[in-house]
Amino acid sequence: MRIGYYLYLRHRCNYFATRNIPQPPVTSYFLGNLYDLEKDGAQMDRLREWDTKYGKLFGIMEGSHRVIVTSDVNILHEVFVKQFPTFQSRKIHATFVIDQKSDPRLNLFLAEGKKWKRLRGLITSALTVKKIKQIDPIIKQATHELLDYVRENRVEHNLNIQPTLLDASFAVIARSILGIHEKMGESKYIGEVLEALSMKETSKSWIKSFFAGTYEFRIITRFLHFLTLLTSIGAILRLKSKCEQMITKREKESEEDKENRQQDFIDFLRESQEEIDTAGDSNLMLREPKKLTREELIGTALLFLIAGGDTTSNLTGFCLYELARHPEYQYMILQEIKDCIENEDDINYTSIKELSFLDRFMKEVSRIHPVGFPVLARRAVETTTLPHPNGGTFEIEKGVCIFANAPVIHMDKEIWGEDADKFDPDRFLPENSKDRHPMALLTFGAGPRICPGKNLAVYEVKHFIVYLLREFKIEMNDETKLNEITRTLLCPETMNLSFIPWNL
Ligand code: HEM
Repeated sequence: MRIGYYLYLRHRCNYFATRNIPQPPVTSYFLGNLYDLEKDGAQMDRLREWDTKYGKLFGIMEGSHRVIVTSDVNILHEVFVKQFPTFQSRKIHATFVIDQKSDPRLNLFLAEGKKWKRLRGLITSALTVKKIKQIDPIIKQATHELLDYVRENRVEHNLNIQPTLLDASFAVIARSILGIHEKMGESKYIGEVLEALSMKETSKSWIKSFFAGTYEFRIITRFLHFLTLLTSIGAILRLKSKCEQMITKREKESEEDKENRQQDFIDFLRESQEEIDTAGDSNLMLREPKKLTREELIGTALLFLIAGGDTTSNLTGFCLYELARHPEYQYMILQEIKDCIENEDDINYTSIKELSFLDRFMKEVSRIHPVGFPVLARRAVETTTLPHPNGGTFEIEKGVCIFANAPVIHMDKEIWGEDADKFDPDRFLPENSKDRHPMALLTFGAGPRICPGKNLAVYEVKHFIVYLLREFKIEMNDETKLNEITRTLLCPETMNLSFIPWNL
């Protein structure tokens, strides 16, 4: 039996070879290429290395998941946009044993099909610009707390700002989704979120390795899923229970209490149910519950906590790093702020949107540091064909995933020109971007599953930067080092910078 299983695993790892798709050598028949991919948090380097060696399209085995990695933007346009119904499903992390069609734990990020469509409609209407403007006081308060922290703690002109950025962005999301008003920096829940997101290398945990290597046997292994409680999933469940308590509290709240407090995303998510109710969409009424069920509301609150915290703080950290590297851009952004914003009361969603250089600067930062690249993938829900980079077409079998090699695409000279390595926000001037491929910049993904929190995230990051820049000049110092590492996302492990008050 052992020999039979060994032969099966060897055959599994041969999948791409039998289809003439190049593949890096596998280091373990059980985990495939996963160990090499995740090693030392250097996924970006590994993906670039493999693209140089094997070309724009190659296959890897992530445990038992068959994944085609590609930096070909035409293939990706086909997958993310044109053939969306066939590629509507996400590639889930090798460790998750979940049925993306029917598992009761599904949230917007994990769901597919009708369930995804319904959740997407309801959740998107809670994240509109109008709703973001309503939570502006929460963003302002967190930004002020961030500034107070920097004022008090910029010891000898050096501060590792990254943990504080995380505190600030977590404060925004926790206060606007759970109504929690913990003092910034003293959050009881942030540790849980970090643990939930830690996703250390799969090979470092036998439980994760076990599930990653046996995904195709999930009919059996899902009964052992309680074992994942011993991994970061335990933290997710603790957070979920907090979300549940919060929602119970809201259900019992009187109208008067509701009117006397700040409106937040839980209110908006519940309202969006009512909006759909009154919209009277007959199709929706016949087929599905018209509103988020209680379980879905809890799942969405949890998802926002996980998706909306360190995504934003990581991008802000990279922005501050690039500002310190390019002091000339600090002056340009400051000038723009002076031109558009007279005093603090003028800082709001509309005025920040007018800061066009800041917008170009942020896009360029996200090109060089693609925070969300690890989640840019889709799974085929049926067999189909795709255009091959060398001409002709090739078959993608049901269940195979396509992963967008954003670290390569974002630096591709064919897309960005010979100076692709240079940091230059002006490549995003309208006249320089008009003929650019729609899949060239994948910061927030693409197609119908693009990040629904994009507007909130962009506003928050710009808000933090505007406030910090109005008060401090940001400089590099002896401790400054770019420690880019990929965990669940690309993050700066530390961000040591000097914050010098302008009036010193
Ligand atoms: C700088 C901050 C952020 C970045 C870089 C980012 C990036 C991404 C990316 C790359 C995806 C995958 C898109 C795709 O597959 O095409 C995604 C999905 C998602 N993001 Fe964000 N995100 C950020 C902030 C947020 C925030 C603040 C929220 C919510 C409050 C959020 C909620 C979500 C959700 C719910 C999805 C899943 C959407 C679906 O599957 O339909 N994100 N994000």
